[in-house]
Amino acid sequence: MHDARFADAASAYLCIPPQLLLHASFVADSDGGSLLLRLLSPPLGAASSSLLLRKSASRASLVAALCAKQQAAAPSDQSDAARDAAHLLEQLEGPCANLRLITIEARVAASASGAAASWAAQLSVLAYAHVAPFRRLKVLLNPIGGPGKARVLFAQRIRPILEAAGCVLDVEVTRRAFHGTEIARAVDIDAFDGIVCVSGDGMLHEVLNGLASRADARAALRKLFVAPIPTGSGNGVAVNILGAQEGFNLALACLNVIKGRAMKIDVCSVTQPRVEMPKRKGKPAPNGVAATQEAQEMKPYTHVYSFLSQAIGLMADIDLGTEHMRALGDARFVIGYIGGVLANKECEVDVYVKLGEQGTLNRDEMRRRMLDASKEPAWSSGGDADAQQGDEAPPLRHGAVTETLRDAHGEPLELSSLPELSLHDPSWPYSVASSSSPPPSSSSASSSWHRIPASISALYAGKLPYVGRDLLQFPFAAPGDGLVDVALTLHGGGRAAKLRAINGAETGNVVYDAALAYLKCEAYRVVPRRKAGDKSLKKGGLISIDGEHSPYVPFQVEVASSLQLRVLSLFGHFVVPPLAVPTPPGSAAPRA
Ligand SMILES: Nc1ncnc2c1ncn2[C@@H]1O[C@H](COP(=O)(O)OP(=O)(O)OP(=O)(O)O)[C@@H](O)[C@H]1O
Repeated sequence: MHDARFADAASAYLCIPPQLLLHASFVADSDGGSLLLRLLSPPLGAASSSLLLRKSASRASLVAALCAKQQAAAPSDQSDAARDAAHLLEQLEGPCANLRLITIEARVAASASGAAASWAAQLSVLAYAHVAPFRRLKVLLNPIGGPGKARVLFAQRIRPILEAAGCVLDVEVTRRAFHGTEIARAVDIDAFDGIVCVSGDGMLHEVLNGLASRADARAALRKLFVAPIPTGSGNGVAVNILGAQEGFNLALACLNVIKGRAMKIDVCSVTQPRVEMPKRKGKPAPNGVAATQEAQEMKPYTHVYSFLSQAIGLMADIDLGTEHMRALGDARFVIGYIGGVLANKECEVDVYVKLGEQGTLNRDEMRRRMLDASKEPAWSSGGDADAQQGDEAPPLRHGAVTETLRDAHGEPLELSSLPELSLHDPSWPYSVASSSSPPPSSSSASSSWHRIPASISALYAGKLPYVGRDLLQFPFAAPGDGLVDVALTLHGGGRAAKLRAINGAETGNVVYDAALAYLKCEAYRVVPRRKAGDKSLKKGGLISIDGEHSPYVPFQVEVASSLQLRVLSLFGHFVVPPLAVPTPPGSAAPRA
């Protein structure tokens, strides 16, 4: 190092959070020994940080300063684990952003070798305080995801970090669409700790479907974690786990693979009538995941699992109608949105919803639940309740889309005579939908199915807050609340409202837009009024399930009971900024 401030190597030291240390060892020999440290470090010598290599201050004073900062930042009602996680996030988004792999090697004299050995051992314990080291990883690499750079990024940036931490890697480059599903369906669940996807979201969707369609689905999802390393276009999962700022950061994604703890995310079941779909260029028929899974059983419907999003109308057109722009990375979604706004088409569908006991349209209630949840990290505990429930996937609770809807007593329901769901939100009565009457006081909304009365431009539903770096569409989405968040872009808002919505896209304030209805529900069904191939539909009709093309036919979604995906997280929650409630239209001061 050439910086004069660090010329005195004997008195210099590096102060970093122990989570950034990947490996510490001391190997003794006849005249002392060798100390080896491998770690992720911010650029050495950056003046702004108290964490960096310093030679003047005492180590004790630095550590004390960090602790004081941590306590000052944390809300008082958070647990210690939540405070630690918040502090780590603060460091990773601040002084410890821009991590790179460094190795420190030192010769230690014989007289100091005992101390060096015990120091290395202590460091190892600190570095892996909450997780076991040397994870065994099945790595799936999609060579064509996003800008198509996954191979080179893996070789130059990803593999070196995972190997520096002593992870045991079994790497497989996917050779075709749905190869990820095949691999996950066949993987030996005792041979690995988790599956790492060097890809975008599409590969994660395939892996989920591979695991969930095994005979031992629950056991596979319980035993194996799944973790993204973002090399696709949208990389929505990585953005939710690492935050919008650092969501595409490969070093941080690797750290999450090495040190993250499992967090359970609800999985949605999506059923559609079985139809023949034309093969698209370079890709098997859409819904190929389900096709392979269900073919032998010859059910009249296909069944796929979704953990990210389902979309029809404007949002599906953006996602799937811009695939030819894949090389532009996530910029393609913005271009697609502008095109959709200009077209300003109604999405001609009928939507039916079952809120369920916990479902709600009240945004204040959703905010309160989020704040409550943030007090404790949502890492999954060892004694999982779903271990008691057998290994196979659970049956559908609400039946398939090809079946008749039923009420709480099992009686069949006629779609055309279902009651309308009032879209009125008492905590935010500034929506176009508020013209619908408030719900009756003794509402049966929770226990039965209802029809959405409004005409819409898009239905977008999801389990994760961010659907891309620039769009925090579901700021109230929670990993394990048993509910799926549904955003309905009301057609009555017109082009102006859709353009206005871009303003609130990154902050999540889009959910307060007057032309958006937002709800949390247990299940919903969508029935397109136009047939696939209709000339008025973009590309003959697009439905996106986790960003993958699905047939343009009805679909029904329910949050699967007791089937959850374990995704790694360093923080125990999605990294979502606190949502400030905007000033209601026509009032002077912001709401508390
Ligand atoms: N070798 C391959 N040849 C063709 N297609 C492949 C191959 N490997 C994987 N795929 C397909 O590529 C699709 C897209 O992959 P991925 O999600 O990694 O990238 P992306 O779509 O650009 O990113 P995102 O989903 O985050 O927007 C996957 O759904 C998978 O079916």
